[in-house]
Amino acid sequence: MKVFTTRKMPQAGIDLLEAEGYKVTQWSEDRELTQEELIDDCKVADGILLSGRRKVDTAFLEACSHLKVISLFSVGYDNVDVAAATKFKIPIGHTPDVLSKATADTAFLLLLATSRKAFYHHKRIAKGDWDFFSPTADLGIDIHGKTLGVLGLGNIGYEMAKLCKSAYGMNIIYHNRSNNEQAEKELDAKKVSFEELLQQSDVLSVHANLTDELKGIFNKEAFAKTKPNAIFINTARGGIHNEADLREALENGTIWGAGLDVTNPEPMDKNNPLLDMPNVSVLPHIGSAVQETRDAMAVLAAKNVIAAFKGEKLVKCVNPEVYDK
Ligand SMILES: NC(=O)c1ccc[n+]([C@@H]2O[C@H](COP(=O)([O-])OP(=O)(O)OC[C@H]3O[C@@H](n4cnc5c(N)ncnc54)[C@H](O)[C@@H]3O)[C@@H](O)[C@H]2O)c1
Ligand SMILES: O=C(O)[C@H](O)CO
Repeated sequence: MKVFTTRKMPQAGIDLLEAEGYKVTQWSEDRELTQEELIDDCKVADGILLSGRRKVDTAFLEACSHLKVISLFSVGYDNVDVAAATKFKIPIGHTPDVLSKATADTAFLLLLATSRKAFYHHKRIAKGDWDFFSPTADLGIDIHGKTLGVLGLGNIGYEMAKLCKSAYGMNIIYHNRSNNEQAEKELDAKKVSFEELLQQSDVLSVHANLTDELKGIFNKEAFAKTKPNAIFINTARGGIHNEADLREALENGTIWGAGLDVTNPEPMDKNNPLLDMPNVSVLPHIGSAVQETRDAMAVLAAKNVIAAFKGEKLVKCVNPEVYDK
């Protein structure tokens, strides 16, 4: 069996595949492959480990309908046409749970960094702009005891809420498709409408998966309803906020700050005006980027491939309906 990986993967996952006797070929260039290159390389593989934003759409599936598995090196699957993959009877694997804590840490990091303008101060020092100590200049916002509003209280949203509750005594409100009973019981989290989330949150943190329904939901209209001192954090997908509207809201003071690990498009242009705003912190989509987590993701992604090759159900499957008779 042959496995193709679309980026260089952590060795822990490769070792597992090779121990099964599979031949692994990794994309060796230090850039993301194009859609055409993806199709070419997948034509000669039996299964793939897919990392990044290349699309699994009908064109790809038609060209590579022989694949036994598409194993994503991510929990998010918004680049995949899941219904089409099911029609082609190809199971899609992904990597939930193992990255929840690391990604929530990134959201929390962005929250603290933004509330204290940490990235801005770092840049000031690098420019030689450090005038001892000012009692009034460049003050941040205290987040202790404030209200965290989570859009999408799933695995990562829960970990973020837990951090904010335990470390900062924050009140938790959330907007989700379904009730999160664990969060309600353990963190005293309260489910609210999207409107109430906007109006009541001091910190808005996005942890929902990107769907058509949520595309650009944080727009001009939404930011007009937020508290002027609110901080917006997005570690989910850049498509969930409208960047121009976010920038305008920050300039007009209808929102105070923003911390982004995801942007639209990615990568963000180096001349993007958001990068010059003191109350904005941007990271290059590094939510899960710690060695231990990336190893665990690689192992889970490899286990999904192994299960498919052995004719078993994937360990973590996006489209379990593929197994329906
Ligand atoms: N920045 C990063 O590197 C990074 C890392 C991991 C995950 N992510 C993103 O985070 C997302 C969440 O991951 P997770 O593991 O917590 O997933 P999850 O499925 O456990 O949680 C997502 C939650 O969003 C909710 N949701 C979906 N649509 C909604 C809607 N319209 N309204 C309200 N709630 C809605 C779901 O009900 C679910 O509870 C992923 O899909 C991915 O896009 C980013
Ligand atoms: O969804 C995820 O796991 C990350 O965003 C990487 O794509």
